[in-house]
Amino acid sequence: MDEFNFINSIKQRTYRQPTIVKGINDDAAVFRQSYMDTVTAVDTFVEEVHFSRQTMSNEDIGYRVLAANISDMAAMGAIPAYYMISIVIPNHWTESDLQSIYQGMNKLASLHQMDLIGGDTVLGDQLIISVTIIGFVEKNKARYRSAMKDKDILFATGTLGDSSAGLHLLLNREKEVANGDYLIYRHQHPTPRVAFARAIQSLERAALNDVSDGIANEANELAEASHLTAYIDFEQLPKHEDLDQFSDVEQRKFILAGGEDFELIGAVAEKDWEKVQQAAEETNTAVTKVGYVIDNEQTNGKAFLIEDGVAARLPKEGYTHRSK
Ligand SMILES: Nc1ncnc2c1ncn2[C@@H]1O[C@H](COP(=O)(O)OP(=O)(O)OP(=O)(O)O)[C@@H](O)[C@H]1O
Ligand SMILES: Cc1ncc(C[n+]2csc(CCOP(=O)(O)O)c2C)c(N)n1
Ligand SMILES: [Mg+2]
Ligand SMILES: [Mg+2]
Ligand SMILES: [Mg+2]
Repeated sequence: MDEFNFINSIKQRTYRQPTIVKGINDDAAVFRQSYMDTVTAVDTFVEEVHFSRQTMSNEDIGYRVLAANISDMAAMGAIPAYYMISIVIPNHWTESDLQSIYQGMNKLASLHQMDLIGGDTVLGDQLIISVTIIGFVEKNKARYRSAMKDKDILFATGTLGDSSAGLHLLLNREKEVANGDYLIYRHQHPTPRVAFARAIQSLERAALNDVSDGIANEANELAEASHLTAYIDFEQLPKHEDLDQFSDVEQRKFILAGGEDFELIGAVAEKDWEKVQQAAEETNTAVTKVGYVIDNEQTNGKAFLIEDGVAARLPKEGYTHRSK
């Protein structure tokens, strides 16, 4: 693979964002934005840890790594604008395989008018894709995890657990379920909730977090950051009907700790709940009330799960990487 030709082949011919001054082809990219706050995040994806060719086409891999990063922009209330890709490539990946990955990214990027403005290419032993994303939000309107207040309503978008149920089906192909393709599709093509997050930007205050590790984890992150107590009602957690084909134990694991749904969980004042529902309708996004926030010195910083009328500590049991 010739690095120069490869970069040339994945380079966009034209840019969608008018703020780009210099894109790919110099030592660094340049963009000019004067009236918004800049929001940036990076996430890294390793073959056989975050994706596998057994579970995903090359195009899907690209689509999904960018989706995970766009989801972080949604969780900040930001509009995603540019992305940069740092890629470590093993010898056995062909140039056309890699182009497919970039095609998958571009497919989603074009839906959000985003541009690839740079990156880095090196050879190594394992395919690793690191995505840096840059977006913008109105000054002082980024949606922090720390923004919850006493008596807030907790809500979640979409349905939870679909992605990990889909992954489970991909990894255990002998398991027969009706409509399994839907769950598999949700694993391969998550929908970052940018439209919904932007539709609630007019609210003075909202806390948001995206579901990358599972709601058990993200609810605790909100509680910790806000120094308040989050109560989640298990019965209220939005679930797709196809999940009913799995055992209760499996469902519970998918919904609470599966992760990678890239839905949003957030908190708003009770008085704003109607506006949240309106935003949901306008953007065709399902939004469900899943709990509430209270201020209790004894329990602040923690999340609790209400099940069969009993509240118990919801442990932060999302997907964590084991060290060797
Ligand atoms: N190795 C690192 N060096 C510096 N900062 C880091 C590092 N890893 C994470 N962070 C920072 O820690 C914070 C939380 O990051 P984290 O990766 O947990 O969130 P996330 O990207 O939303 O979740 P996920 O990676 O599961 O999608 C962010 O501010 C992030 O920039
Ligand atoms: C092949 C394959 N095996 C396992 C998984 C599951 N998985 C990997 S990382 C992660 C959570 C977020 O990690 P991070 O905190 O690094 O963002 C999850 C649920 C997958 N997607 N593909
Ligand atoms: Mg991260
Ligand atoms: Mg992330
Ligand atoms: Mg996140």
